[in-house]
Amino acid sequence: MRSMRGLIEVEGLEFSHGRERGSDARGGGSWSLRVPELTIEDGSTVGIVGESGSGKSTLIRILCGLLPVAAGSATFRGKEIADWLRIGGREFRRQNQLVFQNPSGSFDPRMTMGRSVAEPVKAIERRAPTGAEIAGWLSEVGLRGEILRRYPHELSGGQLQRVAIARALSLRPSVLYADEPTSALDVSVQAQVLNLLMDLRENLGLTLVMVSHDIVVVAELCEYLVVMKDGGIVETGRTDDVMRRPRASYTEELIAAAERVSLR
Ligand SMILES: Nc1ncnc2c1ncn2[C@@H]1O[C@H](COP(=O)(O)OP(=O)(O)OP(=O)(O)O)[C@@H](O)[C@H]1O
Repeated sequence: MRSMRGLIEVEGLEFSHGRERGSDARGGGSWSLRVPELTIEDGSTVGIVGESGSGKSTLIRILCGLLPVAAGSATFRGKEIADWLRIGGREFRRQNQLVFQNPSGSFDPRMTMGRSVAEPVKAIERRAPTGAEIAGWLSEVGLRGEILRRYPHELSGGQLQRVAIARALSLRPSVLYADEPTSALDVSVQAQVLNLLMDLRENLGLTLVMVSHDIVVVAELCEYLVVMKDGGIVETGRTDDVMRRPRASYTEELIAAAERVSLR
């Protein structure tokens, strides 16, 4: 995954979830992430996999600028993310968009879908998008314009996740981070949403970074894999190499566990 022109480059990155949340539901005590080196190339598809609590979400939140870099370096287009956020924060946010696991939590229940979809362009580009623009974004994700007048509770989980994707892509980002984008959806619509993401990625030339606990799913979709455990990276590489010749025994365990589930 090394190249001379990584879109995103991480070196000696450290971050801790401190004790600020005390004895909360996530277990209190401190937890740290350490990433000695990681490069994500422009236009690539990268799957970040590992068991629950391995640090996948924490890593992508740092790369999106939602959590600070405590030590080391994390750059986007050659510039430290912290510097982007100081000067050029809006442009950084435009270029780096995130879709979350649970689509129903991503929308204000009192806002129509039309208002929700218009929000990022209003906030980042400081203009109101036209109705035709909004309808165009929805049609990219396979939804009809009539959905604009509806409220979140009137849509299915799959439809809501499509709207969340349309909203993220309305800013024409360079990178789309998808954090377990289908795990809250019915099995019947999971494949549709994953296929949609891959089609959009190809059509729009996006860099797609997808987090999942299921190595087999991301291996099917992504060219590169990053395997995480206990706040560290145990293995990275081209998907074919990692799946055929895993170097870490933990990766072998993840593959075996995912295969067991898919055989059921
Ligand atoms: N805001 C927080 N405050 C304190 N600890 C946190 C916070 N967010 C996450 N953690 C802890 O950090 C560790 C890594 O969590 P993270 O969500 O990054 O893992 P993950 O691999 O994405 O897991 P999951 O698949 O369950 O989301 C876990 O031990 C978690 O409990």
